[in-house]
Amino acid sequence: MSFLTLDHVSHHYFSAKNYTKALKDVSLSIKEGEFIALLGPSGCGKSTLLSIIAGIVEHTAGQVLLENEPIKPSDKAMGYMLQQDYLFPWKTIIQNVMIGPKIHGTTNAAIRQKAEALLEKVGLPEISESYPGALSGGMRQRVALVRTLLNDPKILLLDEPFSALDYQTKLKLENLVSATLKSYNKTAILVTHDIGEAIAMADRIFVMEANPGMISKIFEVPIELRQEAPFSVRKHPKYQMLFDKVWEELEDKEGTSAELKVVIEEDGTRNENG
Ligand SMILES: Nc1ncnc2c1ncn2[C@@H]1O[C@H](COP(=O)(O)OP(=O)(O)OP(=O)(O)O)[C@@H](O)[C@H]1O
Repeated sequence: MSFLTLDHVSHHYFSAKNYTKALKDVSLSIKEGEFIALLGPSGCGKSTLLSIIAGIVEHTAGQVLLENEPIKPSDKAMGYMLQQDYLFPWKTIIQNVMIGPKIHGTTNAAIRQKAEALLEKVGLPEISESYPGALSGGMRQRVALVRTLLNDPKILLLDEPFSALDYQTKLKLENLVSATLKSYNKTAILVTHDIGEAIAMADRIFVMEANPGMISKIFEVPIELRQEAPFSVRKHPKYQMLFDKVWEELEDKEGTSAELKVVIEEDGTRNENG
């Protein structure tokens, strides 16, 4: 059964004199607990798609359904993990991770206990009273993961969360995030430019093309790879085969990344580039 459904979703950005066709006719269906990776050339609409799913950008056509209901930002069903952790430097780690419950007025001893348990689960016991400035980049991203999970989102939207980290830390975090999300059967959508990361973490990979943004191909990651931790996936013989296929598809779509803008001339006529 589909958990998240996008049905012919399109999106145009409008400004005074032009509009950009960011997404055209995107249809997809994601099951609960699935991990999806979005890959594609710059400007193909990956972030726009994520923002539409989050309900913070309203699509211009089509339908977005979560458990068969139209998605609303007020559902608070989505959790974000971004390239930057956005921890408040003047707040302690526990204050940072409990920011969501605090805003919603639901802080209590049980939530605090859950926060402490989550910090321990991601390998950060006994740092509750530290400040973000004392933590490494990888530790800060683990705190950001705990802050997101504490709100118990239905879907995690991961927008290049490892791209600012050094390579070794990134590999370790991929393992940790993958194991943590699997243990809670969380549905996740990862935007990345890294084919290896997409194969190592995802169940399915959606490759997008630009101009306008569409899904060009869906790759299913073989079950043998999905059973492994991301670090081990990279050593599997089937990894390289899939890497080559995804690479070929991306190479094929690379030329689509120029922006497609429609300019409205003063006399009202439309001019399309691309
Ligand atoms: N707020 C906006 N106003 C106008 N155009 C926008 C806006 N945000 C994005 N766009 C345009 O929409 C298209 C899709 O952008 P988007 O950021 O979603 O792509 P992306 O695949 O996430 O790119 P990247 O990989 O470079 O982050 C691009 O042509 C971009 O210039």
